[in-house]
Amino acid sequence: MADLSTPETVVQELDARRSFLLEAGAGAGKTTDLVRALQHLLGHRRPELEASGRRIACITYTNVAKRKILERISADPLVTVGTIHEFLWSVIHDYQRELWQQLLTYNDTDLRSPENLTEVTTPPVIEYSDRGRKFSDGRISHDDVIALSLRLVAAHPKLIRIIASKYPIIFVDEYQDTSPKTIELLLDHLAGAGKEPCVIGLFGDSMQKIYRSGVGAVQHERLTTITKHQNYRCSRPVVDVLNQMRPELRQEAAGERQGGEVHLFLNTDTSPGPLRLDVARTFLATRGWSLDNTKYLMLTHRGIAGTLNYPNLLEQYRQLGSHGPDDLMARAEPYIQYLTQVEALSTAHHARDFVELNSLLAQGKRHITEHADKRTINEAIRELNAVRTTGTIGDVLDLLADSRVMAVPGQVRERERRRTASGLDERHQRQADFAHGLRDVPYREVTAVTQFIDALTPFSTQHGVKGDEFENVIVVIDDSAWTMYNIGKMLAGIDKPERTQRSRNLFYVCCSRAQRGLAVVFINDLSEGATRRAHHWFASGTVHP
Ligand SMILES: Nc1ncnc2c1ncn2[C@@H]1O[C@H](COP(=O)(O)OP(=O)(O)OP(=O)(O)O)[C@@H](O)[C@H]1O
Repeated sequence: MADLSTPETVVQELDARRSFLLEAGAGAGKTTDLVRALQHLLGHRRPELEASGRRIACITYTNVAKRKILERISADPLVTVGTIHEFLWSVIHDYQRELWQQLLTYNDTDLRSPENLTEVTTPPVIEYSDRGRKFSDGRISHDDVIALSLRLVAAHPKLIRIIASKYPIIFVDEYQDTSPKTIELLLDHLAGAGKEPCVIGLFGDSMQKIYRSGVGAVQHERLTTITKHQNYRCSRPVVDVLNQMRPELRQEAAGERQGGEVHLFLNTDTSPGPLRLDVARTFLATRGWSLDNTKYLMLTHRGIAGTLNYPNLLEQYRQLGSHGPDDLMARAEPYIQYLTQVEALSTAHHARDFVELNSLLAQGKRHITEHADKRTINEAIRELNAVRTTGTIGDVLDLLADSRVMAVPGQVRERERRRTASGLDERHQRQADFAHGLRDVPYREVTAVTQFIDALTPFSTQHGVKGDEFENVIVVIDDSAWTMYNIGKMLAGIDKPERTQRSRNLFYVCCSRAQRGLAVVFINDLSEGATRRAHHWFASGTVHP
């Protein structure tokens, strides 16, 4: 096997109908290999799949990965690309009677606070919903889909054969974030099942597990393990840092881009806090790092937001009280909630992500159903984009109120009405003053804050950066802000094993997004032990003490 390239090995396993695990570090080209494997299957097995009405399932977790894969296979209808929940639900939802039976025992035995279902005499139609669980109405949640699927196939083995014959090949991208229950379903039940044995292909990296619920490393007798040591994404100095972090899986820089730069900013001459980031940014700007070619990954508290590009917006939210800036960052205030939706709409339109676009329009009670609709919506969004770049927040709100491309939520409509009313009580007057001030802020600050908020949460599914890559990356760390992880303690080797692993994985994922330049900025002080280790890890770069 050593003589074959990774894609050749994958093809060999596929042709032999054997399940496999492709485990390799960041930037190794796992997603690329997955796409190549799909292309191979589509090239060689299309007639057979089409004739028998079979499909290939490809499970992904982030929109970035889903888009990338769909694009590269030209959204071929023979491949179903989606989340594990979408996939499982599509195969089990036809078995309503069996599902209801399983749901009753699941409710009684697995749930900490079971629902009282004794009064439900006629089973409702079971639906998988984002609105959370309510069994008596037939609503099941994300987690329930997986648990019920597992129960269902354990109770009805023939279902396994039905799934395996519909999906003889199932790939999972970023397998490390799959729940142990799903892995059990895939490997203990589906792998090898059916007349033409079902092949499971897992692609991922156990060290990039950053969700608690993920399985992490997987070993299973049914899997052939394939690995690789190239890193096609990162420049040589960045790969050197990754190798220090992860000596057990050394990579070689194999991409075209070999030259790059790495910086570690401790900036201890400056007082702890946002100023340390300012000093780093000023330095990097002299080396050509700009907002256009740099991605910020902020593992910091929300408070330092002011250093970026939305001073007026932040100032308005300060007027709401001490919680204002936090509400802005958490999108917990009606105006910013609405405006970030508007940003999502514009981004989806720009990226031609029609699935996302339709789902956003549907939230605003709009659907693209006919060609004329499409044209009207395209025109409205183009008009919106012009005002987004040059106008104020007030201009955008007025335009949206008229164009109705996205329905204005009730809470915003109410605030807009009250803005011009008289005789308001103190609380409502403050809200009205806030709304007035907000309307004068240049709208581009909303775009800036949205990008910033997305960068704040690199570990969340929706805004995940896993699978993504950027020319330059600045990782900003403030350990005083979080309890989930602590980079300083991880470096010093003095944290609990579980948190150490979480911190190391998150740090690894963030640093490995950089194609050319990587800068890590600590805005809090590090202990002596942590400083020593950090110097060691960044020996291939410049340390700014
Ligand atoms: N064989 C190859 N030759 C040249 N470039 C490649 C090759 N494989 C992948 N790449 C490029 O390397 C980069 C990383 O690839 P990819 O995203 O597939 O890696 P990955 O292993 O899935 O990364 P990660 O786990 O870090 O998200 C991409 O820009 C991709 O186009």
